[in-house]
Amino acid sequence: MIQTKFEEMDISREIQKAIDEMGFEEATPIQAQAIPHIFKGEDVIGQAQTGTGKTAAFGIPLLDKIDSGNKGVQAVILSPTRELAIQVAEELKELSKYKQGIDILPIYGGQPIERQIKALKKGVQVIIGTPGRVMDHMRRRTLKLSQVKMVVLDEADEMLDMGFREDIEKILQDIPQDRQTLMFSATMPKPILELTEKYQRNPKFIKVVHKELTVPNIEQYYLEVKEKSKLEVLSRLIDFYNPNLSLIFCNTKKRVDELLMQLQARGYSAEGLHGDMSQSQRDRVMEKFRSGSIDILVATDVAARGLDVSDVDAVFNYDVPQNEEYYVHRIGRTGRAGRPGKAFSLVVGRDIYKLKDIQKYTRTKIVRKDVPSQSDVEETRTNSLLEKLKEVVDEGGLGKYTQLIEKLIEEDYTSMDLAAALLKMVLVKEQEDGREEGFENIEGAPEMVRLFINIGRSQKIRPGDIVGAIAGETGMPGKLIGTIDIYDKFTFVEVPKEYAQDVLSIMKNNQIKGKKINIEPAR
Ligand SMILES: Nc1ncnc2c1ncn2[C@@H]1O[C@H](COP(=O)(O)OP(=O)(O)OP(=O)(O)O)[C@@H](O)[C@H]1O
Ligand SMILES: [Mg+2]
Repeated sequence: MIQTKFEEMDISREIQKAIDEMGFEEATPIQAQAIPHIFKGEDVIGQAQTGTGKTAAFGIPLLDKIDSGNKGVQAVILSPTRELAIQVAEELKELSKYKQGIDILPIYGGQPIERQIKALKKGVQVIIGTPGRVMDHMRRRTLKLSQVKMVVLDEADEMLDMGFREDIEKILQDIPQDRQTLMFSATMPKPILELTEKYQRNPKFIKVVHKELTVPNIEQYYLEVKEKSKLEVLSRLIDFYNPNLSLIFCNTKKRVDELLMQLQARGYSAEGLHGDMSQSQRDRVMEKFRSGSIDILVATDVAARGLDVSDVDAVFNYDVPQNEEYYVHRIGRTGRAGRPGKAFSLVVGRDIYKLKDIQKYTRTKIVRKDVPSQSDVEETRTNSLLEKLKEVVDEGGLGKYTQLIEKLIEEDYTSMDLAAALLKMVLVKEQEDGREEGFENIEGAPEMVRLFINIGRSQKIRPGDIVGAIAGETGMPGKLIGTIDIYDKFTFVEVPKEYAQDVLSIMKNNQIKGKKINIEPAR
């Protein structure tokens, strides 16, 4: 592919300097193709894969077209979510940092409107807003659109999907006709074209053509699971692949809250993000995620579009998304700007058909994957511990500890044995801290408990085996209390709390018969 330099475009020195500082060496294909048209004043529909720099594709020429001598609003960028509005504003501020006199303001719901009104009064040329809040300012006449010469609909298709159509049309109608209208997204479904016809003039449809709609550097996998083993499978995947940052998508707010609690209970450093949270909570969570002070963000589709956090190297679809576009955008939170990434979708029963539709739509193959076994997970844990150990040695500053070791060497221990013993202590502790087995409460069934235990397939306990309580001293089978379910090396059974300890010890010792409990093999 021909690489295009930013220097070959009509970009001002000030913005070029910022581009260099941001480390953008060459323009991405969408930037190379869209920027010249935007400079010429043409309307553009830009479709390019996730994470390929669409923001700068409209941002660079937009900023260079602002008249810094005029303090009126000259450009309006509409964004489907608050987080995205903030992010785009940040990127534009970065790009314009050497250009004097350009003021950029995000305006979104959830933030005190007075603060925004004050900032608008001082004069800003570029606003990035969610449609609802922009409408609100229009109604209050705190936002004047009479000098606007550029409008950008970022994630245009999503804003229509969210039911912002009326708002968007109203905003577009209120902006002077003599303007440039730009629409960007990784997906451009049909309904967008209507909007285009109505509000754009001879738009250039720039589609960075690729065989597939998703980014090729994202490895895409699916795992067939049972609903009740999802949490376990997810934990295993996280432990095994050990991503820097992960984003986990659920289909509803309630699912986000539930999963978040379960992950936190298992010791993961996770936070949630969805539309029922207050804006300050949302801001705090995003801040923690961006800075890496939490590893996992569990979110609804509110986080699916546009968000750019560079260290996200895995995306999990805890639930398969309802539509194909969402799949594209969700997994697009990883593998950005050419980085590698992995995407995993947990598929239950008929979800597999949805997955087939997604593959057809994106023209990609999602590869089936087995759940990593417990020993795989242990191996990666051990490896990462050894890596950590080397780091600690390289960092130095061990004087205090070497003195302790020296004392022991005087007592005739070898340093090799001492190191091995320490490692054993740490590893065994890690395993004990691990999530191999235990009890879990079952929502809506307070008297029951879910037992999960790590016994291999080689064991005598098999799926469908019946767990029964033996009646009294007779040894006669009594009531049925549970059925064994096996997922990979994990065995699950839901039993009344009173029997839990006994069932656990029978299963652990691989006994088929016990005092009060028996486990009958499946026939
Ligand atoms: N020319 C470039 N060279 C290197 N990195 C770039 C370049 N342009 C943009 N980037 C970086 O690539 C990342 C993704 O850019 P951006 O968020 O604009 O993607 P996008 O195409 O809008 O994706 P999405 O569809 O998910 O919204 C950002 O971190 C951005 O700073
Ligand atoms: Mg974007």
